[in-house]
Amino acid sequence: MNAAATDLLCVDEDLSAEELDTRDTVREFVDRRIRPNIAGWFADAVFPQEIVPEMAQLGLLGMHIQGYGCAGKSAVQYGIAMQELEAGDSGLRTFVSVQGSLAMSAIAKHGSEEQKHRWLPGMAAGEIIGCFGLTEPTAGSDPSTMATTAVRDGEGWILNGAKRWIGLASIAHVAVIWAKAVDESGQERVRGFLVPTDTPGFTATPIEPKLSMRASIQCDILLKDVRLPADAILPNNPGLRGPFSCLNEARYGIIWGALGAARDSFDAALAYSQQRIQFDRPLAAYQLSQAKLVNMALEIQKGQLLALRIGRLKDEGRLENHMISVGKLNNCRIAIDVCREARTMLGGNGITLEHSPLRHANNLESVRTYEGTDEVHTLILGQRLTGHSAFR
Ligand SMILES: Cc1cc2nc3c(=O)[nH]c(=O)nc-3n(C[C@H](O)[C@H](O)[C@H](O)COP(=O)(O)OP(=O)(O)OC[C@H]3O[C@@H](n4cnc5c(N)ncnc54)[C@H](O)[C@@H]3O)c2cc1C
Repeated sequence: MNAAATDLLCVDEDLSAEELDTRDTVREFVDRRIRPNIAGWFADAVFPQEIVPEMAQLGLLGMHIQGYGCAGKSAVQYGIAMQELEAGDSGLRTFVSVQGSLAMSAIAKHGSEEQKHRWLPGMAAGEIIGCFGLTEPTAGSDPSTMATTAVRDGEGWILNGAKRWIGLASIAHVAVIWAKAVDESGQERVRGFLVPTDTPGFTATPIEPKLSMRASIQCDILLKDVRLPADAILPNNPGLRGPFSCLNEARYGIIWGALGAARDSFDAALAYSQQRIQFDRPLAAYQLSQAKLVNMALEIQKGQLLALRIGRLKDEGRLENHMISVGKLNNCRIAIDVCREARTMLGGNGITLEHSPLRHANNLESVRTYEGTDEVHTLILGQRLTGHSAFR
């Protein structure tokens, strides 16, 4: 398979044969199953659930979780797969993130052995869909203000509250719900609960209409006296660090994924500018067009170097939290700029669904917002650099 036009420094040569194989396999899947259909799915606001089994066969669900039916691939392989998937559409990469990096990783990191055996193999096979409920109508960037409660009910628990923007919730079989619970010592802590979505009192309603992420589902969840058995609680999550450790997994995937959307937009602009004739010459022959293409390619390539560095550090166990903020902030920021710039090169045709850049740019409005907004990651890095927290 040809190297991407944006790979000016031949970064792909630093990838192993296995990593290149992951790239080519997912790229082929995207070309065959996503590209021919995505404009229709996006226009009709449809999440194509029928492609989930093939995604599972490719090992994309819980891809770098070890054991329990998961593929157990490296962080770099997972990142490469997310880049290829998001070149198709951010909504479909978001599905894999919610299922694998959020719901499955919550169980893998914080669940009991029994919970892992009960849920993870079915989730890796795509037979069980999961979701991850942290955000609430009044608690977004600051989840410590969440209002959802878990109160003791004999040996079990009763959950009450509301969640907002929860990916996949209306089609999920199990929801990981984060709630404030009072433990045996009388201390209030954020704890995770595994809630089968057919439990009485659980309802999920898709948020519609959306101008972004139209090929994916996000919902409002209502929890009204949801009764759970004692073994529904994730035994190993230490307060808010529990959900944050899962968010870091999803943020890592975004560092790579956003570049896929940017690369696909660049490719669209390059191809269009070579065949579109204005003032008797192809657009690609004009200096202003070339400057746009060069600036886009440089940003994508720098973003890829950053992603690969972060991926290698993750595989070596040397990744620190602030490094994830470097990648998430930079790569979302440059990706959305690249998509918008690519759209300008397509002129009026660029605002139709026949071309990908504006669809990608609209999706990236969500990507730069979830898993920590630009501002939140700026504050994390500001604190790292200055030693002062400017969050409140
Ligand atoms: C498509 C999509 C999918 C999502 N999926 C999920 C999911 O599966 N599960 C889940 O739990 N959540 C999910 N979310 C929620 C997402 O994580 C939140 O939207 C995000 O954390 C921001 O919260 P908010 O929307 O409430 O915005 P707010 O926190 O209200 O922020 C609004 C604005 O204020 C800024 N701001 C906030 N605090 C500060 C500050 N201290 N200083 C300066 N500026 C500040 C923010 O950066 C932002 O620009 C999803 C969201 C979207 C859009």
